[in-house]
Amino acid sequence: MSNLRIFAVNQKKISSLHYFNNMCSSKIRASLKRLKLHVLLGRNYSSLPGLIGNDIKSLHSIINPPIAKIRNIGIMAHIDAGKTTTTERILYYSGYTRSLGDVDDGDTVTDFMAQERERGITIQSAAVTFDWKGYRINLIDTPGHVDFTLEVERCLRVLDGAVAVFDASAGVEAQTLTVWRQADKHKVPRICFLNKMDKIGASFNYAVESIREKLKAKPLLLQLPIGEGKAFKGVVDVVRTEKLLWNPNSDDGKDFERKPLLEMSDPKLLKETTEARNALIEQVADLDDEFADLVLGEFSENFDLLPAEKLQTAIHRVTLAQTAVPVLCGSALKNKGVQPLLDAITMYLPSPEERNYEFLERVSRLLLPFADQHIEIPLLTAGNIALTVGLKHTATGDTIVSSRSSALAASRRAKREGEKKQKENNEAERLLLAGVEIPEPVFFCTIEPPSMAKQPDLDHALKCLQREDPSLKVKLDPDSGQTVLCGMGELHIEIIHDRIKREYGLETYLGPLQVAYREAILNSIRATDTLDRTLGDKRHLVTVELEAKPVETSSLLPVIEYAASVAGDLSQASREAFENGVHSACLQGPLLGSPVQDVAVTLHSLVIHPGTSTTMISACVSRCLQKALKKADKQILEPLMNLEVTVSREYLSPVLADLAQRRGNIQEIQSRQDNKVVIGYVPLAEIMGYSTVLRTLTSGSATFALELSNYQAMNPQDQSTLLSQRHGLS
Ligand SMILES: Nc1nc2c(ncn2[C@@H]2O[C@H](COP(=O)(O)OP(=O)(O)OP(=O)(O)O)[C@@H](O)[C@H]2O)c(=O)[nH]1
Repeated sequence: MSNLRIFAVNQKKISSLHYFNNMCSSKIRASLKRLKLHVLLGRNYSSLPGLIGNDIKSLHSIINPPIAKIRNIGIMAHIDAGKTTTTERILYYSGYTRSLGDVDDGDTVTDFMAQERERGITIQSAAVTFDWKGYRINLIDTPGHVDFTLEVERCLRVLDGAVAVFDASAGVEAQTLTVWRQADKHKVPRICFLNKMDKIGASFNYAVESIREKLKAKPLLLQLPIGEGKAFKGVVDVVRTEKLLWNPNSDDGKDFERKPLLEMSDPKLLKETTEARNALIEQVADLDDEFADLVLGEFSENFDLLPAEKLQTAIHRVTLAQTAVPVLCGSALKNKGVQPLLDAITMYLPSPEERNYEFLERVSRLLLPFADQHIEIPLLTAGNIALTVGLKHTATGDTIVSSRSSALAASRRAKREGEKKQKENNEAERLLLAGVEIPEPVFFCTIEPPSMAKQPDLDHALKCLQREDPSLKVKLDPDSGQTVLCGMGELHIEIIHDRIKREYGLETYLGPLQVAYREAILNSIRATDTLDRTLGDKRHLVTVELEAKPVETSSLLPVIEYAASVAGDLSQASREAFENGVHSACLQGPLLGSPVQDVAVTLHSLVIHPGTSTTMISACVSRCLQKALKKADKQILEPLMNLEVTVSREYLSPVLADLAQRRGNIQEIQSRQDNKVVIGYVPLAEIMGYSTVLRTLTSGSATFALELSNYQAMNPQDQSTLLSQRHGLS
């Protein structure tokens, strides 16, 4: 059972299956009716609830496809670009489901959490496995909402390729930029699918331009649309100079024909396509030397003679090298363009062996995922994605290896690789599947169980949820003793609250949602403190002298320095005790009890009486530093959000007027088709509940995206208003 790359341990997802069976059995049954798995459940495999043997073909063939025929891909995009709809079509055409799921009807396969179906959004990534023309595709549908960015990132790091879905009427939107950057970080080759070509205002050229300008990517136009908006009928395959037209009378899009473009019947389209093909060939030749040699040699006189397969192979190499991205288009909702997208996934995105992961891992129980269903399997070959259960000490972001020695060997190998490619420092990180970057939460609120007796159950639920979702932080308010939830946004906290109720059967109460402020000091302050305590017959005596000063790090981690006079004399244990004390003092600033950012602490003297425990040293340091922070001039820092609002022209003025009242700072107003896109900054505190306000202001026609930009100092007036509110003075 070696040679396994594990995607993520997602026990809740598996247990949510039981929840669904109990709570929404009718919905699930409807979904299962559509689920036609190409598997045969042998005696050793646990069976899928609701699936009957006759529905099921050979399991063996799906467990062990050749590695070159495997594609591990993710689908990523801005919220509402159509990932889930595209995924549903993919599952349908591949034969995985028997009818078309619809996000608007709440019966999709991959959005299987109750909250996903109710809200029509993706929250957790769902994995499904299916076959397409002899290829095994493991596909992950990831969330588009910015509150669930971490979920996207934890997927990207194990994927070999990704399909970025765009709304062709909007082009690149805020969240697309975020996930694109994450995919860059994890070096994931991509293809772009311009969806919603049927929508009024859809523009292929506009969307392609925005990919070029905003993502700074080189689009390779492998298709051209035939018609746009209501007139959208199909696509031209630029590589093969063929047109693909979907039968307007077919209600599921299975029926389409592929025909060569001919001078007689399609002179205009043929001319456009030939020009696009020549441009494509030149573009690929610029990026790939092998292809350039071929083109300049044999085919320099006439690109028309260049076989499509040669061009496809070169596009595959360029995609893998991430020097350009293939672009396709279609309309998932209107069932057009999805089959060629599947062809492109198998043709241009890499197999796991091309991605050079070299890790062997060992686990005891393996499950093959089919969204919220799973089958236990005896083994899996390299490059596949599977689930495992029962790992008690792992959390999202961990890399699992079979033994300590294999981990050490892998790390040595990664180091050697890193040294070989000195310029590519990130190489070692890539090989080690470096942990996901966990964003800092910006919101918090208290959470209470229905009774004190239920506190342990709540603690357990939060512990499990945190292992799955490290962007959720839980802490204890030292003053009130209440449990505090810290999350990425209003929706994030709402969903956690809902999951505690549904999955753990606990009705909890949330306090008001509050912004996570930070504090900073403005000048240097020196302080000294002595702690003298006798516990039992043991005397603990310590005196510390330290200095706190402002630095610009934009980090909550304090910079710790040692004056030359003490540096040599400190034992390792005393050093650690000092650092623990500093860290603990910085967690709670003197103004609001918020963490302190941008601070450096220098130790000037530490006199320790023999027998004093390290805990007492830390306590003394912490108290001394808190004294210094209290004496310093201070300010509150507030989270500043990047805001992008897309609004039709007629509602622009009220939106701008409203943003001005919210201390918004508008940077730019762009035109996007008939809409205006307002780009700027706004303090998070002013934008709580904004979706409701925006809906009212624009009759529901506007959309917006928010992302943390940085923490900035509040102006003195806003700061004193906030302090009065917090201290109950207003
Ligand atoms: N006109 C048109 N609408 C589409 C198309 N594809 C999806 N939609 C609609 O766009 C909305 C969002 O679709 P989803 O598939 O849920 O989008 P998503 O990207 O998965 O959204 P999240 O999971 O919330 O990130 C739904 O109302 C769909 O019916 C399309 O090709 N054309």
